[in-house]
Amino acid sequence: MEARRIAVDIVAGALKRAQTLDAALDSEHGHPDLARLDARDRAFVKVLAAETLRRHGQIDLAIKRFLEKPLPKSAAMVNTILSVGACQILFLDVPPHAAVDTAVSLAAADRAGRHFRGVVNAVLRRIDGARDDLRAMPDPGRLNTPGWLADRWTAAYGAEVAGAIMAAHLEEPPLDLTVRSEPEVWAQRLGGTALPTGTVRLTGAGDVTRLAGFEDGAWWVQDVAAALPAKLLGNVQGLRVVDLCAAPGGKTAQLAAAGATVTAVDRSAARMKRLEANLARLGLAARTVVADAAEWQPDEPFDAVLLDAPCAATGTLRRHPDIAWIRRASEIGRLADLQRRLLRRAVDIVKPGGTIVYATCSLEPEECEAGVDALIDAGAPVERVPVGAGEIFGLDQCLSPAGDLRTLPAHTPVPGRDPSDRDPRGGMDGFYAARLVRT
Ligand SMILES: C[S@@+](CC[C@H](N)C(=O)[O-])C[C@H]1O[C@@H](n2cnc3c(N)ncnc32)[C@H](O)[C@@H]1O
Repeated sequence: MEARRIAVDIVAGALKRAQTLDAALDSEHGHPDLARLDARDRAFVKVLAAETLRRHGQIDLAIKRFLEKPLPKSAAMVNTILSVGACQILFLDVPPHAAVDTAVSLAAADRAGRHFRGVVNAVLRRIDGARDDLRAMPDPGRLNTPGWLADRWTAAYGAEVAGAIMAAHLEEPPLDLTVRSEPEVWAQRLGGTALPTGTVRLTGAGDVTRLAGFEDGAWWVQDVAAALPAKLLGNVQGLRVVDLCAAPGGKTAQLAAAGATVTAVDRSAARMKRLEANLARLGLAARTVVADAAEWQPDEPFDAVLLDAPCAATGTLRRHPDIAWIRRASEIGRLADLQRRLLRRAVDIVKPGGTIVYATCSLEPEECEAGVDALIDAGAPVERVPVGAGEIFGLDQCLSPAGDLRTLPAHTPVPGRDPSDRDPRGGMDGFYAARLVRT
């Protein structure tokens, strides 16, 4: 019951107080009771909270179908107890009696909830009775997506691709690793697959810190799509490269491992500490600077800039289903303004002839090509250098008409697949990257 109580707290934190799953599950600063659980229960909390949020729309409909009248505001926690209970019955194959009994006990332990024990029992039993029907609701991708995001993606990508994106969000993502070398060898050792891009993909891997190669710094966790933008800088051996907005350092590690002399800039001192710890585990080095990258002035310009800007992160909903319910439409414009300021700074601090790669993990055009187009239209001294399919391992489905990188959650990291051609081994974060050269 303790694991379920914590999962209820975490789901309520995301839905009512905009607290991210990452923050709640953080081993140092996350939910205070997590540390008391054993590893198996901690893993259960994580799956349960993530799946409840991934299926939030569908679960909500199921509860509403059987709740005779809405619960009073004072019993808000009962709704979350019902959601977490329904998730176990509908999507996690937990024995229904275990899900129902623990939900009733959680309601009984809540001051406002104890009057609703009977309601919790009745609603969850009826959900169990209608399980097959509820699981088979048509268009689950759309049901589990906030309307404003579905509308945005339909406007940006068309109904068919937007539908494929929303369907992809329902699949539990694999674990992707960027390896220092020998992807085939590591894939075999870890029981995974080496993707054409060199990423090693694992399913059902469990605790990453227990996998072979973690202690030795042989690899780091990085979605296959997140590994592509740094590669667009080409051969960086011996170049002075600045990674603006660098923490927790996945791309800094790529650049350092490729032989660049890297300066990593990030505004957050706490996140920079994580970057430093990650680089130390990997045996890699970078100069670190805690500063606002939009204001920071280096002593001399760089050969290349990687700007992986803060964004709405709507390309990462497979891994962060909480983000769908935490984000607000009004944030996109504010983030786009910041991204444009950061982009202008990137232009200022690169040498003539130097390359800038601008990246976000967003699906929103304002945070992607619109910002780059605006920079060019405003007469900034840059030219777009289209990405060739060969540079991204033949993944030509991941190129926009302008030659920018545009990966989608529904893409399969195998050349020649389009987003409607779903492959169960597929999926990648939605990343955008444009390459510019300073004139
Ligand atoms: C998308 S994350 C970067 C991920 C990182 N590049 C990686 O590959 O691991 C964005 C980062 O931007 C940082 N950030 C946000 N605003 C910033 C600013 N004005 N200047 C510098 N860093 C900023 C955040 O602290 C966060 O670490």
